[in-house]
Amino acid sequence: MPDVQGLRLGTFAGMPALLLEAQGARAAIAVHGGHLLSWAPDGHEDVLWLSPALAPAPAAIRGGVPVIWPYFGRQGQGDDVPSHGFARTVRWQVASARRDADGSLRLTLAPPALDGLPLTLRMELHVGATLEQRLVTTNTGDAPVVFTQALHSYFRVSDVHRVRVQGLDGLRFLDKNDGYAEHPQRGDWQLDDARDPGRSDYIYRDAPGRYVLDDAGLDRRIELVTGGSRSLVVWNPGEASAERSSDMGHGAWRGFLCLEAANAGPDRIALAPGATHTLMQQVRVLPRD
Ligand SMILES: O=P(O)(O)OC[C@H]1O[C@H](O)[C@H](O)[C@@H](O)[C@@H]1O
Repeated sequence: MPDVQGLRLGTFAGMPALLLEAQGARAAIAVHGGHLLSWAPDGHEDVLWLSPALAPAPAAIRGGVPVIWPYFGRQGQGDDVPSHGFARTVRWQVASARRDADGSLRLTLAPPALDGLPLTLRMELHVGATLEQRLVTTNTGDAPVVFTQALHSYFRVSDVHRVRVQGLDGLRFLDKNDGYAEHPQRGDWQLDDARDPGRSDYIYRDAPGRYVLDDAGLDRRIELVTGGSRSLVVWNPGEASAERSSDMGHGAWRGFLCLEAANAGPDRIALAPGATHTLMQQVRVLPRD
């Protein structure tokens, strides 16, 4: 563990974690899954939601920012592989850490290599009043490799029925609950879509890379800016599915909305030998006007 001011090992929600105290924000990262558990800019409640009913390791952590890699769901895989890839259920290592002159913290973490997979991954995190997270994938083999991925952020909201997502109007989305049929988005995203009330599992195509989650109940807006991604997944399971889940907690599904910076569905990355791809997200809390 590098000796850096504002960085120490401890526990968060009962899990071994790196605890960060940067200028402008506090954060926690689980070594299990390289999983950002918490990011709370000064003056704000945690921006991320973490389940009150977490399943014990080595299960994937429900909440925070799961790293979905090297495939989204089981895209392009057989039925016998873990959903969303292996990165979120293995122990990661800290490769480097430093404190910038402005007091923000920069960390690089990586999962172990997987036998037979000619891809490597590292995650770069920059923690301060703005959060920046990058997934950097390199093809170490001698043939092109196709992969999919996501930063599967669970944003904490006052009540998922009362928030809106701006930046999607006019886009087209693939609806997983409708056999991936394509539909147009009209206006802001809201949970109570007349066609599919009370749940959302949409892959927005050709997404522009800037979205605002407007939450009157918490009196804040969360701005998400993405790069290296042409898809945004907007997911909330809705009541029926959430209440069947063993790791969400009764009623807790109302307290989050996932906005996932992704390469998924038709947006696959074909990486040439030796080439590198970076998926990036930046998150800021904005006041409401
Ligand atoms: O339960 P998990 O494996 O963590 O997946 C949680 C969710 O991830 C994404 O949002 C997918 O689009 C959903 O279909 C899936 O249910």
